[in-house]
Amino acid sequence: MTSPGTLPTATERLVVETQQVDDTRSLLTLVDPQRPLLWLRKGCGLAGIGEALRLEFSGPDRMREAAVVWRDIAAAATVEDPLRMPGTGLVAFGTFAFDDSSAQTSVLLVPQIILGRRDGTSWITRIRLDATASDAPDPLATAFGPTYRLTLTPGAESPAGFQAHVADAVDRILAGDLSKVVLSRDLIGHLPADADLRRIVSDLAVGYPDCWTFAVDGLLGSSPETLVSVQDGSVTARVLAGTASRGADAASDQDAAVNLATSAKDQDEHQFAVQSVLASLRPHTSHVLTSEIPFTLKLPNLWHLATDVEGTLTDNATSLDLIDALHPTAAVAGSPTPAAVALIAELEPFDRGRYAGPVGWVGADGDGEWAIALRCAQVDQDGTVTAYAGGGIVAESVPEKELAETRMKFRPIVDAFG
Ligand SMILES: C=C(O[C@H]1C=CC=C(C(=O)O)[C@@H]1O)C(=O)O
Repeated sequence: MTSPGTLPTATERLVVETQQVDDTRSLLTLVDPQRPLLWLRKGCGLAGIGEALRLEFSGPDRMREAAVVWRDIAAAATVEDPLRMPGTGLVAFGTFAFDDSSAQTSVLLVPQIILGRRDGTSWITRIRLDATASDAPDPLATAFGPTYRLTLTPGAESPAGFQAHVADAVDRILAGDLSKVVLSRDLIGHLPADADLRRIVSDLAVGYPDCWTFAVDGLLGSSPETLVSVQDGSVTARVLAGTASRGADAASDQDAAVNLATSAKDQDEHQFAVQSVLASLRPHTSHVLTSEIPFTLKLPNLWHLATDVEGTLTDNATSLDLIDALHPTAAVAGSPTPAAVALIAELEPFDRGRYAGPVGWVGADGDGEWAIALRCAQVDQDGTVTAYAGGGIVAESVPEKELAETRMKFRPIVDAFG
């Protein structure tokens, strides 16, 4: 159900102006320290300041409703955008809950100001409701606040509880109820008042430059997995499933990658995820290509099995329509999807919130970039931090190894807060 939020009326249409600028300031230093709004990869991306519009969604139709509402908002907006690049003009940042019945809201946020940088071009976009007299003031860079350290400790799911649930899941897979399920656990902590969250985002962006580093409505993280990116009729995705730890030296690191690439268990886990993405994209795309065999993706904390997917849009689906079609992939739910989602609800003793949901941005033409919210934490207004990490469970999964895998996956967030 869509909450009324501030839907534009005939007299409240968004007025959007983009201008190229010569701005070399760090995008990070410009955003709100307590509520940063950011989307970054390899030094490029979008920083949002202020809030022109906040749209909230929940329930099973949260993404479908967002897609419909966004079409209307974009159609009603007056946009001056001489650059016409991905991320220029009207943009909303978004984060969506994993589960249909999550208590966590899903949101699209349109900032008052967006600073963007891509392929050597920088711009500023100013957005206002046309009933509003003046633009928001130009953003000022501010120094980061004092340093702080936060220890994250087990939340609703203890390490022992997680291992027991992995064993339960293996039993259910062996009984033939399903083929794969992704189970996760949580860590929690409490931030000091006025903690500057840009410190966390900065650590993530510096430590994981090849990942999508994001901060949207308190959800902070650095995800290696592209759920979908849509640009001028081209659709791309990066599917990840199958994980190994990095070796301590060059030789053992290479062995770890080779073992991952040749592990039947990881290849199985991976194929479920690839097939789920292909099945969801098929009705909207043609000429879909994937790498012939999965490749090993090296991250600072681990190796993943990865498959890149490319296709051509055959309908007028927006990136919001596509996240609706794709979510939840077998990289974060399992296979078959309904049985996996039901088993997650049965075994995980917490609401995933926006963990493993889509996070990213959409433009006025519906193009956009969306990651799966992994390696992330939700920071609530009261300073409560909840981090999540999980792994794909198949028939051959071993509880101790799955627990170790979650430790590796927590590392970016645990290090950034610690
Ligand atoms: C569910 C997570 O990772 C997914 C993405 C990549 C590899 C995964 C795996 O090997 O299990 C998971 O499918 C997580 O990071 O919490």
